[in-house]
Amino acid sequence: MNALTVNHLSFTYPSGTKALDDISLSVQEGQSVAILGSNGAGKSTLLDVLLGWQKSTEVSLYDKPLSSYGRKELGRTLALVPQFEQYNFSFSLLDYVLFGRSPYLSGLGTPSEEDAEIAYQALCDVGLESYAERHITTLSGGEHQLLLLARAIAQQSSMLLLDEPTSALDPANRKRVITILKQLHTKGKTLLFTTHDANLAYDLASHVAMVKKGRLLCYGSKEEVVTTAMLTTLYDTDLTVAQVGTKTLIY
Ligand SMILES: Nc1ncnc2c1ncn2[C@@H]1O[C@H](COP(=O)(O)OP(=O)(O)OP(=O)(O)O)[C@@H](O)[C@H]1O
Repeated sequence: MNALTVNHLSFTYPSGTKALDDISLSVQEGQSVAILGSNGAGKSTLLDVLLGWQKSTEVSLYDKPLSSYGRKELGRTLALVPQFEQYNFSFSLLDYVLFGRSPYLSGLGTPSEEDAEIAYQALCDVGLESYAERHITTLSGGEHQLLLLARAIAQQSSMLLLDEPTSALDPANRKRVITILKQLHTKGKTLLFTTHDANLAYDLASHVAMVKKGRLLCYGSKEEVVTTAMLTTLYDTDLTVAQVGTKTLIY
């Protein structure tokens, strides 16, 4: 089944910058797709459109127009892991992760014990459980990024959208997040993430979409599209795809 369909999508900011130019792609349920491109290529803008933050009629989720989704239904379908989020109030980490349960709350909107357990388990998954009662404003940049992932895990949506999911992380936490995302993918979750790191794209994705100056350069299985020639075109610099034992390395 199509989890996501983008059909001839273009987007221009009010300032006149054309950030997306005639993008078409479809993501099948259970795929892990990397949107790969250089700084300013349009990756974050594409995520914003997919979340409905920028208006578009050219996006469908599970064969239904994005614009026809209600708030809770969208929350159960899509979870976002931004690189950073501004806090207007201070909450404990556990309360913040509990916001991920909003699409499931009914009536008065009070989370159940089960919601609290799911949120706590998500904090355990990212290794922040000992900080559960700490205030979110006391976190480092990397811990902040892990917290946003925990909230998305608690949201239990069918699809995860992640903006540069390891950008603020040290090697150990980067490894932890890659393992978590691989496990979610193995369990059937559809993943779509942006990155400018070709090694991360190759490691985590089943499919790669290369975006250059707002246009889709190519889209296909990683084995098909991640080549020395395509990467060199994408980044306008010499890059090599090499096989080292069983590992594929890009440098
Ligand atoms: N709010 C905005 N108003 C006007 N132009 C914008 C806005 N946000 C982004 N842009 C421009 O749109 C283009 C795409 O930006 P976008 O943030 O989507 O790129 P990106 O691929 O996510 O880059 P990076 O890897 O550096 O985060 C860039 O030229 C950028 O300057």
